[in-house]
Amino acid sequence: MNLLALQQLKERGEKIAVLTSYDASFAALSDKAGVDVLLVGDSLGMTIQGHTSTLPVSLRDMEYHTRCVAQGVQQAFIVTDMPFGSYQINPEQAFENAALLMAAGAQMVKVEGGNIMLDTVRFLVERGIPVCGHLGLTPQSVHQFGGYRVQARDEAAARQLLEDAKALAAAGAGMLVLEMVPTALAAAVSQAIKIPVIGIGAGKYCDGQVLVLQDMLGIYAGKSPRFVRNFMQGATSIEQAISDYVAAVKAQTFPDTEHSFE
Ligand SMILES: Nc1nc(=O)c2c([nH]1)NC[C@@H]1CN(c3ccc(C(=O)N[C@@H](CCC(=O)O)C(=O)O)cc3)CN21
Ligand SMILES: CC(C)C(=O)C(=O)O
Ligand SMILES: [Mg+2]
Repeated sequence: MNLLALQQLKERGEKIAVLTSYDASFAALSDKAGVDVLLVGDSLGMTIQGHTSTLPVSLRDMEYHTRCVAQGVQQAFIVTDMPFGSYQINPEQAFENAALLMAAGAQMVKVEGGNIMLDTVRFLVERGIPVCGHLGLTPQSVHQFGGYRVQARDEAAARQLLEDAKALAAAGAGMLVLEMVPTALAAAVSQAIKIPVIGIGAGKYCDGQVLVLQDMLGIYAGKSPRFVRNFMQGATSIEQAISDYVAAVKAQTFPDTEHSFE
């Protein structure tokens, strides 16, 4: 899998299945089950490390888990989150740290934020590092938001998010994650830009879906968000649960309205 092939999936209307991955064993299993993109998410601060936010995750942690995942993968495209504090100062800081993640095996890095990230996205992409944007509920800003809550509910915020999405795409972002936003807004964003839009709690009209692995296996120690479906229910193995997830994303039977907002 590569960036060009992912953009072609969008053009053909085939949905993109994404799962988080943090180690070689699960990466190999997800890869075998047909997951298109593996996200080494900073959610590992919650699923692996047991924190209540993603803020304590370090660049070293992300490098380590990226190296683990890269060992297990044959087909899937590997995207790694840039952790809190590793890219917000300036484009130079972001490039230096993104380069370490790419050397560890990432094929694209993800940064949270709209307007404020445009110079950084341009700087990285011009220098050969593919960048994925992330808008809506950006968990590194949880303390700014006052909790993990649905974003862009009013019209002004929705308009701003649409503008941010267009600006990120124009700045060279190759993919965009939309987290916890109303279904209609996510649909409008997916239509407005050519790059694949991957939703989580963003309704069924995105170009693809992402879930946290531990959530969809029903083994997360904390409280999983409402937009999650437990794919172990009705499955007899982890590999089957993951291939059921891929099939449900491709068939657009996941997510349905109970996993979406508005
Ligand atoms: N295990 C896990 N799953 C995730 O989806 C996830 C992470 N970790 N870590 C990084 C972010 C944080 N995310 C979260 C975390 C919690 C809620 C949550 O508790 N949502 C509640 C509503 C809370 C509220 O309204 O304030 C829900 O029931 O969906 C949502 C998204 C999504 N990401
Ligand atoms: C939930 C996804 C989009 C993420 O950013 C993560 O796993 O850290
Ligand atoms: Mg993340």
